[in-house]
Amino acid sequence: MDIAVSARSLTKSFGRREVLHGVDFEVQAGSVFGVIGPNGAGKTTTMRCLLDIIRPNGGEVRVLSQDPRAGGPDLRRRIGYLPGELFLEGRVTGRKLLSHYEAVSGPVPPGRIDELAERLDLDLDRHTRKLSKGNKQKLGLVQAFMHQPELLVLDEPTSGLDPLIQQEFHAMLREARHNGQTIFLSSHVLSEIQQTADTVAILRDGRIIAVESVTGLRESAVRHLRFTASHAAASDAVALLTAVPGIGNIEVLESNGGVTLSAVLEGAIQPLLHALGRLELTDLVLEEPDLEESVLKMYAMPRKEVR
Ligand SMILES: Nc1ncnc2c1ncn2[C@@H]1O[C@H](COP(=O)(O)OP(=O)(O)OP(=O)(O)O)[C@@H](O)[C@H]1O
Repeated sequence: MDIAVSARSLTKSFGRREVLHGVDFEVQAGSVFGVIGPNGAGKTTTMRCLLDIIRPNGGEVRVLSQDPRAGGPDLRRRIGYLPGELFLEGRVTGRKLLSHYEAVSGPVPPGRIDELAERLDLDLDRHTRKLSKGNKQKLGLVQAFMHQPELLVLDEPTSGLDPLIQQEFHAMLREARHNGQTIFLSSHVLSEIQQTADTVAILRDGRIIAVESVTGLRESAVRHLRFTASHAAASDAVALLTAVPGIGNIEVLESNGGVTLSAVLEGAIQPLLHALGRLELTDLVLEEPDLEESVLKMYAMPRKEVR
């Protein structure tokens, strides 16, 4: 499959302070690639390097097979960019501003702007200066999506949007992916990346510390479980469970004829099911994997422990 965006050994300093220390990643064309990381990790800086808004100090960046420094306006037209912070000054309406952007970003299919504005519940005839944070964000999204670019680069796209509009935005992402567009987005919120992305990259202190498919992350994530078995001694049930790879935090919640245990599982579920098959279960709860917990753990780990 083609690579739509890549960075190799990307470094960026502001003054004497290096904030990207050799960032590496590849984004498959037609996929949704989500970058998550704590404040100040370097997400916005990475995106700005991809768009040639700022120049890297070292490394190599490729966007739609071109060096963004050399791509110029032609490359820019193939990209839709939602910056983290939109500066909307002046006495223009949203509609007027978008027609100005259209001149820069290239042709927009007839009716497309109104359709997007309607979906996001945005009034295009208000002065941009008077728009609330969420409405400014909607205008930024219309601007990024309107010309149906090959690549969407979206910095914290749902920031300031209410839950209903977030859902509509997720639908827009799915449609874009379905149309073969590539999406590179950043978020603080894992659940959002979990819902929308194929691949997640975790950026911490100016380095990518893990790149995983969302499916892979789910498989290796922590799951909480609880079960009740009849006619079993607590010690036998605990011994069975202890032998399962990746099991921890075993707690006996009740032991009275039968036994109720809780535990966490970090790893494959098949060995667990195999062990539980030897008990007479009357209840079993295996919760959705907690990806947030796994990612927070990666943020906190010493660097060499992260895969
Ligand atoms: N123009 C600049 N001049 C100096 N330092 C900068 C500049 N832009 C970013 N930085 C610094 O670079 C580091 C990375 O910032 P960046 O905005 O890329 O992080 P981020 O991951 O997008 O954070 P957030 O989630 O808070 O938006 C931060 O320490 C920030 O202070």
